[in-house]
Amino acid sequence: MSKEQRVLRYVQQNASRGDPDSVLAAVDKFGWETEWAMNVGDVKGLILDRFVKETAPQTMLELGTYMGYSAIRVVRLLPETAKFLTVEFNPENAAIANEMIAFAGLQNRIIQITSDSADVIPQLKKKYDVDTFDMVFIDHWKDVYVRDIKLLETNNLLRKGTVVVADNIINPGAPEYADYVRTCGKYDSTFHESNFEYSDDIDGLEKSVYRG
Ligand SMILES: Cn1cnc(CNC(=O)c2cc(-c3ccc(F)cc3)cc(O)c2O)c1
Ligand SMILES: [Mg+2]
Repeated sequence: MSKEQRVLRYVQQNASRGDPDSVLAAVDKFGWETEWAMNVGDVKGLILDRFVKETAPQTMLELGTYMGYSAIRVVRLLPETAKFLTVEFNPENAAIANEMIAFAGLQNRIIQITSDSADVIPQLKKKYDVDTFDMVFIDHWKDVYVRDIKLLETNNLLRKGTVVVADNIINPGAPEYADYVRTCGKYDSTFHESNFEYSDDIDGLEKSVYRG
């Protein structure tokens, strides 16, 4: 059984079906007490919550579903009318996420796409009926953060004020991305220091507002 399957089993045996907060609490408890996993987690998650509440996005994209933790974390704060798309490259992770999201009762609120983000981003307007995103959360492979934010720009998926949040700026690090958003002149970017998931190590989120 994979680690991700062990996390899903723990959630199914310890959380309440249809209760997103109990699902998040179970994943976090498992992450702290049993097995570390690369969810954004409860400490950085509180900062993400604040950004989501401040932005109140109607249309949002996540790159890097993993087990669905951050999708559940975000969508639990959005109105039923909001549109949330999440992209995961790894089909095993996507399958776990699908069950985790269903257990949380949010399967009708989240559109899961299992594909390489580089292939999906150019299709979002036509195939997924997207105009522009109000918010984006980037948490997939660190070495493609820059490729993908540039793809979002060139596919006209960002608008003046779009809030782009990126995980793991310190650990494992996304230095090329941090440098890009801070110096390219297209974003007002701020770093929010925090802790690495289920650890006392340092990490942080970058919040970059597109100038349009
Ligand atoms: C397979 N896969 C599905 N999603 C992804 C993209 N996410 C990451 O790679 C990722 C990695 C780490 C991390 C791992 C080992 C380590 F020693 C230090 C940091 C932390 C994170 O928060 C991440 O988001 C990969
Ligand atoms: Mg991460």
